[in-house]
Amino acid sequence: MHQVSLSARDVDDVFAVVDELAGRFPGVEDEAFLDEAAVFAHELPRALRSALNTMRLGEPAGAMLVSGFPVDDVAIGRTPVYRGRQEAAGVTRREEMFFFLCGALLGDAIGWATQQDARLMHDVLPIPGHENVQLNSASEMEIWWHVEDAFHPYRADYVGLMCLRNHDGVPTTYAALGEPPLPAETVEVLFQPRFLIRPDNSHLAARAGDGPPGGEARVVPAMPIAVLFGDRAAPYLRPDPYFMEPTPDDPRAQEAFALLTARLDANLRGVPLRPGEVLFVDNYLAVHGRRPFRARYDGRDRWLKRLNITRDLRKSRDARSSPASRVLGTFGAVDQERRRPSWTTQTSTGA
Ligand SMILES: NC(=[NH2+])NCCC[C@H](N)C(=O)O
Ligand SMILES: O=C(O)CCC(=O)C(=O)O
Ligand SMILES: [Fe+2]
Repeated sequence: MHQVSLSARDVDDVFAVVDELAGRFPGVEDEAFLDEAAVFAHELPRALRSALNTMRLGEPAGAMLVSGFPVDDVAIGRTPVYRGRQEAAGVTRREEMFFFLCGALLGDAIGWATQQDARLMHDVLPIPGHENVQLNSASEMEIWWHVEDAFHPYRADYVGLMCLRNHDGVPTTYAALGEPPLPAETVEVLFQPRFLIRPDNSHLAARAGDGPPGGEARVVPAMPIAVLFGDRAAPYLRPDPYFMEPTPDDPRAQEAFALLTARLDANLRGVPLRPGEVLFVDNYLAVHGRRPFRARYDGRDRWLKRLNITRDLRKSRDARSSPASRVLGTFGAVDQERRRPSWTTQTSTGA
């Protein structure tokens, strides 16, 4: 894992920046803050900017850990029982601003109209009634490793997770493909759209708010996608096994998928994030998830913040209302991808 740790001097410099911004802006969702976040980010310490730049440009690892930002467990208040409902406005403003500025050095934060009330800064915390569902608000259920929003062509390049509280040291998990390369025939099959994927429940439960999932779930047909893409010698990833399956009656696709999942299972590592730590997972190079735990619902629960970051805001212009808007509001791009020629046509000359 790529790592950078803030020195004592760095921490002072970071606080000088975030204290000033926290005095000027109500929070990271504020339009005026968003308009200039990429400018403010250049006031972070150079060692931190340099490490993020290396992560973006050189792709040295599937994940990067930024440590050393101090979090005051009392000052941040109780872990909310529902997302987006902190006890007092602004209790985590400095933490969120630091996290957001780090992210701004990798790209632009995006949100989804269908997730967490279209906020950019998501909460990751256990919600009563969600214990055993495949959502980040679950607890007793393992979050299966996945590429974030794998079903969507405008999914993030990076998923950022900032830990505010994690008293039980519950591990986030991540895995990259690693060495040795998968067999060339396997890679060839995985590069073809022979795998059916559905949107994960976090988008389907949108209209049901934070209540128990279900209810008004929109029925979205499964879509055929490739699970690997990019350079065949060092492929990018797009699997989310919980919400996908190889095309029925396609034993070669099944075999290749089994090899891929076995490799990622074997490489899966746990990272118990500590308060103040920020993990950026490269959503092309690595999958991530979370180990199961027992929720408390007493205000001391595990609490992370999450950001989705894209390197290219423009590519999703048809899903956003204006050039600077960061909320993806339509599933039009998914429909377009679904209308492509089917994999049988595309692969007539392939494996
Ligand atoms: N295999 C999965 N995709 N699990 C769901 C992951 C968490 C989901 N992205 C959420 O925001 O709640
Ligand atoms: O809880 C975690 O550590 C990760 C959850 C997750 O996969 C997500 O929020 O996207
Ligand atoms: Fe995730």
